[in-house]
Amino acid sequence: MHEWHADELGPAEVVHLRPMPGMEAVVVVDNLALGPAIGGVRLTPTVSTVEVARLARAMTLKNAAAGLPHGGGKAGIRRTADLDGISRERLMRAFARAIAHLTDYIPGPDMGTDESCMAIVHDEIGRAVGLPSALGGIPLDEVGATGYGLACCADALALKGLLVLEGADVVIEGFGAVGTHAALALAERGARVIGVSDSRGAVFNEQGLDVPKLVAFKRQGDQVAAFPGGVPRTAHTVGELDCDILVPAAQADVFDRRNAARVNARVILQGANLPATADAERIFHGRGVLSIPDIIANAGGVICAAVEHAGGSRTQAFAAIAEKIGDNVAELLDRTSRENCLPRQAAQTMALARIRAASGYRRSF
Ligand SMILES: NC(=O)c1ccc[n+]([C@@H]2O[C@H](COP(=O)([O-])OP(=O)(O)OC[C@H]3O[C@@H](n4cnc5c(N)ncnc54)[C@H](O)[C@@H]3O)[C@@H](O)[C@H]2O)c1
Repeated sequence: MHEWHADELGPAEVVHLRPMPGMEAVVVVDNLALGPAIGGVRLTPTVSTVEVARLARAMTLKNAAAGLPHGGGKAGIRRTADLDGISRERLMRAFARAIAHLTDYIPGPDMGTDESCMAIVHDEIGRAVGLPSALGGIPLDEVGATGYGLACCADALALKGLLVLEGADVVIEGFGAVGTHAALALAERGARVIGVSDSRGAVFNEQGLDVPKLVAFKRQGDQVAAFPGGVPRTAHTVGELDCDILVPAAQADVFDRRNAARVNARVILQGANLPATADAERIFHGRGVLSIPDIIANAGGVICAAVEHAGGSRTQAFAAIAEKIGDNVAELLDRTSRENCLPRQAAQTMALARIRAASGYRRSF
């Protein structure tokens, strides 16, 4: 059970809404020093205010670290009654109307919502990112913005001599939008993806899996463990495979003080949000495992969203992802060695410096 306390950064606003009978929503606008808040809309049966507030703070730090002109926010939608007869379109229209007055919050897709949901929100209130391309948007999961950003992290580490991507062994935990695109982008760089898991199992091949075939297999609705090009194994052990790069791209808190010492990766690129607890990150650091924190590593999606919001193209979005993530990883490495601190501390210092600099230009009373 996580706790949440307000602090000097935020939240600026916590709004509880009842958009229609049987449906509750919460919007947390965390910090607006850098501009209007961008953050996803999570639609799950269990989403809580604390979860949304923690995610909104992560967006504040991620957006600042990426040098975007945006603060952080997040929304959660929960059904409180059986709404089976009610379409997702009706839910999203009700949600959109309920948040119309929160003009400092720009919604995007997150767990349980996608580009078609954002199209509906945009239709109602003229405000949303991660829109379908038919509306001039850049559908960030379809184009693989976050997975591409993770590969850009690997590029930056290779530039610093910390990795050789040709022939590097990669393990991907979670094979959804982020995991599939990270696997494709790393395989394009010559890496060997030796292990992949999803919620139902895992597949392993020490010679390297055929990633495009595995992605096509998964997209047909099959589980990765049934892929004929490797041997099946249980999902929870993939994080322990000996590899150069481990990409957790599933859920939060997968690594904690009980299992962090069993991770056998040289580098972890955090695709998921908060995949490791603070204890786990300390253990990684102590064992010389370099773990690039989520707020730097998985910023590709929100960088893409910010470029879309500013009217930019997909090509511009990918160029911005490569530049911002490349620069940030280089700065993170410098700070980590100069200040002898954990990568997460370095990343937070980078983000906070940008928020404080922007705060100096905001009106104060
Ligand atoms: N989509 C983005 O652009 C983006 C951006 C930043 C952060 N994230 C974070 O990355 C993570 C993945 O997001 P996504 O969009 O790829 O989601 P997704 O739903 O498309 O994919 C999640 C994948 O994880 C798998 N999974 C679930 N539980 C698992 C388990 N216990 N072991 C192994 N695999 C498991 C699922 O089967 C699925 O393949 C989430 O934490 C999300 O918040 C996503």
